[in-house]
Amino acid sequence: MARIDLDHIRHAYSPNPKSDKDYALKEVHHSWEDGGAYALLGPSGCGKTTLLNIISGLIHPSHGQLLFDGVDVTTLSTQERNIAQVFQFPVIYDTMTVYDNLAFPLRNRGVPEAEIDRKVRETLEMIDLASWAKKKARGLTADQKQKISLGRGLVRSDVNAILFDEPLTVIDPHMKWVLRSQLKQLHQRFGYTMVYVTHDQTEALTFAQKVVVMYDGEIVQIGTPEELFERPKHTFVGYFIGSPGMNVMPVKLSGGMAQIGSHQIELPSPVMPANAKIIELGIRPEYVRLGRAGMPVKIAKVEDIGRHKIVRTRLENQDIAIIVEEGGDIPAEPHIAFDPKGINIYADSWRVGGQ
Ligand SMILES: Nc1ncnc2c1ncn2[C@@H]1O[C@H](COP(=O)(O)OP(=O)(O)OP(=O)(O)O)[C@@H](O)[C@H]1O
Repeated sequence: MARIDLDHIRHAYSPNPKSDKDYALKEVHHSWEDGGAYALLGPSGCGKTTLLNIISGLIHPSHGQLLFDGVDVTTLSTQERNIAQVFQFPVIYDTMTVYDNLAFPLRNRGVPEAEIDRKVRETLEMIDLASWAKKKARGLTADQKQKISLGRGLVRSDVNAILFDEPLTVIDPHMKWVLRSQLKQLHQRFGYTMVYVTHDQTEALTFAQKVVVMYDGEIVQIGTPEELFERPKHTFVGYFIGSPGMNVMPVKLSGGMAQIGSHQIELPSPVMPANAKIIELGIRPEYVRLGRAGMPVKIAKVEDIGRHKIVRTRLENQDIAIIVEEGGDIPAEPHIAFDPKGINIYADSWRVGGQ
């Protein structure tokens, strides 16, 4: 497996890009660790597939270099890069048996039959298709076929990386959960370098050690699930991760205080961003306390979703969502207070100050 360096990579699909908006992928400059499990997460059209295809060699970037373990592979073909790929829809040979589908990539590389047999059986167990080994792939259901595709990605241990492009789209919800957990276990056991594209935050947060959040052709944050939750670097990360997402509201700052409408809130550490057009305060619904002291709010809606409630409130002109744990009280004259450890300040959408 390999470390992946993305060295000042940019990509435009049009031949003569002039400004930033002509680039599907704005500048990406990062190192991804050997043996890391990365999820590329973001909304449709943000550039996830473009970035994955640059890593796999299906696209050659307009600018920059791609290195595997320090070796420049930017102009190499997909085959020369020695990677395994699993796509959204099954890529298998219908006329071959399940066993032969998995053995195929190994036979192609001249792996000895005894080794092939060991790897194929191990992979069949992993994807829970051992009893189907001798069946032709043609007769299988869509999710069994996709499991074979996953198996073909996992059967080779000599690859530089395994790339997954929304591989669980056709899998039924329960099996999705099972396969995701299995992929995670496999990663822990064998230390594959994995890059996994998804627009589903649950999928990204349960699979990856590091989640790469993309927005409008840019990587806005790379972090552990905890970092993305606690310290979103960009307001988009705040909105996109979490359910509901972070509350973001315009504020005025002065002398260590933030003013929201007619209310003053003390900041945990004073910040004073220079030259920002828009200053905002972000706080997750989990860090807003509902009680009898603090800023008075009106309750717009209460959504009971089992273990907790989402209480939608209005603070003057501002919508604020709050998570109230099971058994939590909703007072007749509700007030809110912000837990200082959940307060983040943003200047033109980027987080400023603090740890
Ligand atoms: N072959 C292409 N030619 C021109 N523009 C393209 C091409 N492929 C993608 N794009 C554009 O590049 C941008 C990024 O697309 P990309 O497919 O990488 O996003 P994505 O995050 O993977 O989206 P999705 O989740 O919908 O697959 C989009 O604006 C898209 O319209």
